[in-house]
Amino acid sequence: MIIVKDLAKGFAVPKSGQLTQCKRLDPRLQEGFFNSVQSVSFRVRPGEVLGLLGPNGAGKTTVLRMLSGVLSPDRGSIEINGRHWHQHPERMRRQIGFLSASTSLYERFSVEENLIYFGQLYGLSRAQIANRIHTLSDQLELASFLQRKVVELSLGMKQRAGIARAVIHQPEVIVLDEPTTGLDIMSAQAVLDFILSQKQRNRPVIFSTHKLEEVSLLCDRIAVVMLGRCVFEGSLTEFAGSRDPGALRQAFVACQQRISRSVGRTRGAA
Ligand SMILES: Nc1ncnc2c1ncn2[C@@H]1O[C@H](COP(=O)(O)OP(=O)(O)OP(=O)(O)O)[C@@H](O)[C@H]1O
Repeated sequence: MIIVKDLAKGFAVPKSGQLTQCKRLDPRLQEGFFNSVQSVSFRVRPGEVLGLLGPNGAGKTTVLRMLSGVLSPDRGSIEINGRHWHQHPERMRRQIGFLSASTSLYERFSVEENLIYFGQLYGLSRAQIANRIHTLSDQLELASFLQRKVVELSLGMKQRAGIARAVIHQPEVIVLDEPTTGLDIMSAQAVLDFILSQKQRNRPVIFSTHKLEEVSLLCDRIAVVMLGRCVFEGSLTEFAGSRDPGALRQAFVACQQRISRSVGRTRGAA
């Protein structure tokens, strides 16, 4: 079980001469500081797929980067299977497989060389690495470009290789940031099948996406983040009355309008 409680993260930003005007557009902005994530909480059970939804700039990537240990939270806690992130950072890092937007591959290495390198970093033996490459190559359809340098690959190939890199060590938790963005139908399908296969292995998967068809297809539950706050956590039916992508779209738009209105009202009162 993953328990994320009240996460918050801010960044220092250059001071703006037009703070009032900028704050009107995004209330997270203070003088010289931007509260990217203000309060995000959710739970993910074993074998559950949680979709992290929200408009551009809502704070999804920042949340995923905190979950994977790339960023440390300013406040809040992350607990995985009864252990707190900050108490066992090294162990937690090994338990999480994180695909970021950059895929984190070495461009001058071939896909296979990357996988061997990252496998070695995680302390896997040669035989274990060869085994994992074989399995992942099947699951993510890497065989045709395993020997090619990453710099030569298409976006979809890089993305699939990036996922293989993220899970080479068989992490217990999989965290994917917009894993199908920019992929063609077959590449996206390979990624979706991979997520489903993790679910069948009872591994929790958390992924951010803007694609409601994917949410409908894959997610058991969703957490909706707007302006750095979790405004909904629950099942798709609780959110939209059904799993239908059209119903999800309507519920999402209504939710965003409600939040925008309430921010407007708060500002009016201030
Ligand atoms: N290092 C940083 N310094 C300053 N601001 C940052 C930093 N990282 C993120 N932000 C800001 O935090 C907010 C949330 O960014 P984040 O990337 O988490 O959003 P997102 O929900 O993933 O958006 P998208 O759907 O567009 O990928 C944005 O306004 C972004 O500009």
